[in-house]
Amino acid sequence: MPDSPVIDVAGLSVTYGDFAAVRDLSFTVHRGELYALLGTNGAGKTSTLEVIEGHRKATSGTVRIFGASPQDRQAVRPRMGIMLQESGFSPDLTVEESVALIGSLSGRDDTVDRVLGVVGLTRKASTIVAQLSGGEKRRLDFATAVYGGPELVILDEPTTGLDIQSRDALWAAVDRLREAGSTVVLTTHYLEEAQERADRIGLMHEGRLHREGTVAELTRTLPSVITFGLPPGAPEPPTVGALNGAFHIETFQLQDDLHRLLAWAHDRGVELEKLQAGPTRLDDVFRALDAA
Ligand SMILES: Nc1ncnc2c1ncn2[C@@H]1O[C@H](COP(=O)(O)OP(=O)(O)OP(=O)(O)O)[C@@H](O)[C@H]1O
Repeated sequence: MPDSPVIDVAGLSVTYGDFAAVRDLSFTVHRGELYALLGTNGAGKTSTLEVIEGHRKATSGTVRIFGASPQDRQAVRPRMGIMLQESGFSPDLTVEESVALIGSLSGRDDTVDRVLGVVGLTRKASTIVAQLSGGEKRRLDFATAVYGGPELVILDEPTTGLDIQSRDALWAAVDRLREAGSTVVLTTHYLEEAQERADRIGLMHEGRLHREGTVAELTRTLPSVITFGLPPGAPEPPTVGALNGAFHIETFQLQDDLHRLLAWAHDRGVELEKLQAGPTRLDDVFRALDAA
């Protein structure tokens, strides 16, 4: 049997009144992939996820999850775990009651103890939701998404408000889900998280899928940058452009140009100051969006 996409979005538009928040959006997510849907504020990511989650109807276009309509709860819900940006837990339920409730609604098999262990909330099992810290609430949101190890996990800004230990724990849990074969869709404003983990990235801007590809594909079109300063009286460096008092080289051959610069400095006994060299980052691709 051919491996059909887990998520298939085709020509999706979402409008609010006469404002088009999502415009003719198409992308697919394949089994086992971690797909990061990134974008500027208001780009339409949450609106898109809401359609995928079955919480909002498309204005036009189609969305299929495991080949079914997102509105087909019976077909989709047991296979999809969702971590929303804001949860709707009842404040007077305890942590374990909340997980048990969402777990039973999911239709997946699991135990509350296991899930609380995964998200590090075991010691808070009897605490009511109203008394959780912001980060603990986020972990509770995550618990409901990973209950029963769903085949598809949607994570909408999962690490916002989490300390570094909680972030590491969350990504370790995501890694375990992926090892078990789960597909993950992620939105985040922490670009380094997407840069490190995403198999592919869809970059949304003003309702459209502006760019799509692996991190390498997205960054390849922008040059890498080398910056450095020179001590007073140093000779003229090899062909570079000067910027803000420091020297600034934009290059598509980072290794070659860096080698040439270092050899030049070494031959003349020049100590380069504040030398920095790095590949193009996703941040740069984002900054270039404004110029698009
Ligand atoms: N219920 C609504 N009614 C009217 N406009 C809305 C509604 N929900 C979202 N919008 C608008 O649609 C656009 C897309 O919003 P959406 O929340 O999908 O973007 P986003 O990419 O998730 O943004 P962010 O990164 O800021 O969370 C925004 O301009 C927003 O103001």
